[in-house]
Amino acid sequence: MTKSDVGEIVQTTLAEGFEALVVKHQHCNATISLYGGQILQWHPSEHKPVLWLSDTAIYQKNKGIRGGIPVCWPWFSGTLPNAGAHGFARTATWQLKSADINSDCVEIVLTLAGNSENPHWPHSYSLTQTIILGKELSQRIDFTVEDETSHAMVPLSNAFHTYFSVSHTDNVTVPVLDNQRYDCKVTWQDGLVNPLKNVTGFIDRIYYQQTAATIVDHKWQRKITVEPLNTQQMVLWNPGKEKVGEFNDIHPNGETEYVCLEPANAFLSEIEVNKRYSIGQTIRVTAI
Ligand SMILES: O=P(O)(O)OC[C@H]1O[C@@H](O)[C@H](O)[C@@H](O)[C@@H]1O
Repeated sequence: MTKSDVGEIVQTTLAEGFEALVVKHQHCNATISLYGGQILQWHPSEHKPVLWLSDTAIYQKNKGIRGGIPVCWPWFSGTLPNAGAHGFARTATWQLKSADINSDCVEIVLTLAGNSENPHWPHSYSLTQTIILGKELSQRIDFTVEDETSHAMVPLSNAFHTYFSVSHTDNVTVPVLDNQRYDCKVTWQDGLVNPLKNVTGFIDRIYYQQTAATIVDHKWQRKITVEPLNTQQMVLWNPGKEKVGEFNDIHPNGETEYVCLEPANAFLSEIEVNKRYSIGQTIRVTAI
């Protein structure tokens, strides 16, 4: 599809005919699914793969792909009553607008637009997702919404539901979240403050973290830093062995191999129609 001295981008087909882009570049390899507009893998040359993708992920319409970076938009979790989890962007097919290579990175632009087709969120929308993959991963979604019923404000929540690959959840800390305030979706208690010794077990927490957070993997001797753009919280999620049985698309022991650290606007807020908003994240890996 696109080829140069430093790499190539090839179009491929995943199960169920989902189209994807396979990136081979001097600084990284990566896979991006157009279904969900979802980065499935990013593997910078000097490190192990950064994203976790389930071996038993289900590639099926109306089902989110378990792993990589699902885009939760225009709502996150169950914030929109009766609408199901995490919005429709992760189960919609995005359009490829452009794919370019230079010596530093590849830049892929995807778009998603629609017109009030979802009864739970009956608004028009236009999203442009810019994905830059090189030594770093940077992802930004610029979007606008419109409303045919002439409302000036529209409800929205969102998240980048990133699955980070780790040696084992026992070996992982996220120091900036240690003893920080969070709302717990396991016990449904708000405003808790607790140590975070590792990320093993059933964890579902909304931290009020608006700036960068670093995952430290003490066995793989690496740090993964997530720098958010325009998000108010970071969600930390893992089903643990307590809950993993509820998921038919996580391979055996898979829950010990990842942690989800998700820059999010986790609560519905009203956004203005016809105004451009941007959300995003940059991910960097360093050896320790
Ligand atoms: O199974 P899904 O829809 O991908 O959601 C997985 C998890 O996603 C997390 O972000 C939520 O906080 C959890 O409550 C949820 O279980």
